[in-house]
Amino acid sequence: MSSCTTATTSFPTKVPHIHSWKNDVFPKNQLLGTLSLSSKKNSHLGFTVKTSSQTNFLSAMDEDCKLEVSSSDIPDGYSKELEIAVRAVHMACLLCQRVQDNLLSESSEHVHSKEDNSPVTIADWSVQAIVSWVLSEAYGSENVSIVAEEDVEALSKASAVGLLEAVVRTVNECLADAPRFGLKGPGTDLDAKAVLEAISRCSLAGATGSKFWVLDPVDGTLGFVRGDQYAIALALIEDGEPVLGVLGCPNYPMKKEWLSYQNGYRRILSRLTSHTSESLDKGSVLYARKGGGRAWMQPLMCRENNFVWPNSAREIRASSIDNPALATFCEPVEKANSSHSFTAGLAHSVGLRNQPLRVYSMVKYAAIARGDAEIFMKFARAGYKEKIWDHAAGVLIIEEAGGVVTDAGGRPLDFSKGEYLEGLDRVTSTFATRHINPKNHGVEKTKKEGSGGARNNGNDNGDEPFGGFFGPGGGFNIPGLGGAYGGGFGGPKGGYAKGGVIRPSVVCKDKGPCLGKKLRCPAKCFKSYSRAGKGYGYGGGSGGCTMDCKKKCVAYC
Ligand SMILES: Nc1ncnc2c1ncn2[C@@H]1O[C@H](COP(=O)(O)O)[C@@H](OP(=O)(O)O)[C@H]1O
Ligand SMILES: [Mg+2]
Repeated sequence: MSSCTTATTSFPTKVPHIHSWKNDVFPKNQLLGTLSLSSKKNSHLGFTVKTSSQTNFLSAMDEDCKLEVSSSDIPDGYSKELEIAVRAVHMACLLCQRVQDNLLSESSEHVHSKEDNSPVTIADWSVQAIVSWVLSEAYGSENVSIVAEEDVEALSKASAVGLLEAVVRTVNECLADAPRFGLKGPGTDLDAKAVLEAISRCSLAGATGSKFWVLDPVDGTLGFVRGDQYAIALALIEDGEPVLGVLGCPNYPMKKEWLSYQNGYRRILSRLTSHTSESLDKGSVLYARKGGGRAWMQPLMCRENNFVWPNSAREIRASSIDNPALATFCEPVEKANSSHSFTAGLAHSVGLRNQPLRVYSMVKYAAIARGDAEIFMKFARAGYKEKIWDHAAGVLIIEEAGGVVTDAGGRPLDFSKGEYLEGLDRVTSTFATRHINPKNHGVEKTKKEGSGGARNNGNDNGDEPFGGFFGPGGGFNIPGLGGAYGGGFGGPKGGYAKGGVIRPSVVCKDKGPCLGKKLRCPAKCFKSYSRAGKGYGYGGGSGGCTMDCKKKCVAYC
């Protein structure tokens, strides 16, 4: 039986420098907590498509690989869908690990540029092909609707013959391993036409149906090609809401402590140690189903082993930290994807003191779902439209783990409008719990805690609506921002407060002459800003404005 080895080919590209997850972006003083929430085990959404091909497909599974979790642990709906999705994502993780190893070890040229200049690799297409193929085999292609990030345009060009061959080889080598994951393989190799068909079966048009899968085959492709974090994200949407989410995080180990080591170092160490479920190079797969109020994490499979459900699954909970000063917020590594200077100002204003955790991809959602961080803020440039596949799986897992995901206005993300999160108020905000909502500079207690129904803004729980950063209900009370809410900045209509210029301001919290004084960056100097004084250590940017809360109590260019 072959393993998911990577096919090689050559294409002009450049692989950027390696950017690894370093100690300095993952502070050691974070606290882990467990939140005790009443889990909602009702599942009124259950559907199970049982086609003859699904029955055959599942009966082809190894006896050992059948679901072993007790029935009381699982809500009724989606158990088969979840099982297949988790297995497919595990298989995809192995494929990606091999491709990433090759990319790094061979100074390989497997990275291709899309029209928008974002990178795409053979892993993106290959994962999309295998997930599409597996789901289609399970349910029959006519019964499955998949929306995914990649199309076949670049792959179908005459000049891309070698690229296509590499993808076909990678797909077949991986599908040959399907039985190890308890999945039925194709028997004979798929040809190029079948692979292209599997990829293109994932059409964007499906995003408007009442039930469809959504896949980001390699989320955080930049992290992937840099040997860093990335995720494989698969979700099932029904009636505009994610009902099942699986996040494969091949470089996010089961044990948080191992994050301090660079990925390459962990891989070397793991080769020197025995392969157990606690092996150092183990990535993780997180998953949840709507309504259970529970979320899970499994280690990636040892390379030689067979996947046996539940594969050492461990329940995860979001952090219970309720003090913003102890909380850590996540944000994208790439400044182009989210304004670091803006989030730094925001974070300071609401009392967040830890260094931000900057990490590629939906691993940010994973970090919060498992209690490694508390807040995720993404503030994309004006005009950027968030895609559903960049959020769906993470949102559901966070919610089932006890967290909350909203836009800046405190509204849940809307997955019912097609490929994009339409109407999204530019900030995506994710909180580990409702308690961590730093509304009014502190802790907000809601009437009642819940988990499974969180994305409904608590309406079916009798909870209060969840105030977002700037949203209805007071927002963060950020001087200069919260105050400008009515004027447009961060408000439901989006846009900046004054003439398109961000003018962050803070009320100094340092003991001394500046305590309580409000400083505001002069509009003329603002591009990004850094700060001086205690508690102003991170962020920085290019220093368009400096706030001195220690001695002079002024903000200057
Ligand atoms: N200008 C931009 N602003 C915000 N998000 C962007 C962006 N360009 C790309 N993205 C999205 O951000 C994702 C990466 O997230 P992050 O920056 O958190 O690592 C990308 O996923 P892909 O890598 O799958 O294309 C892409 O969908
Ligand atoms: Mg993505």
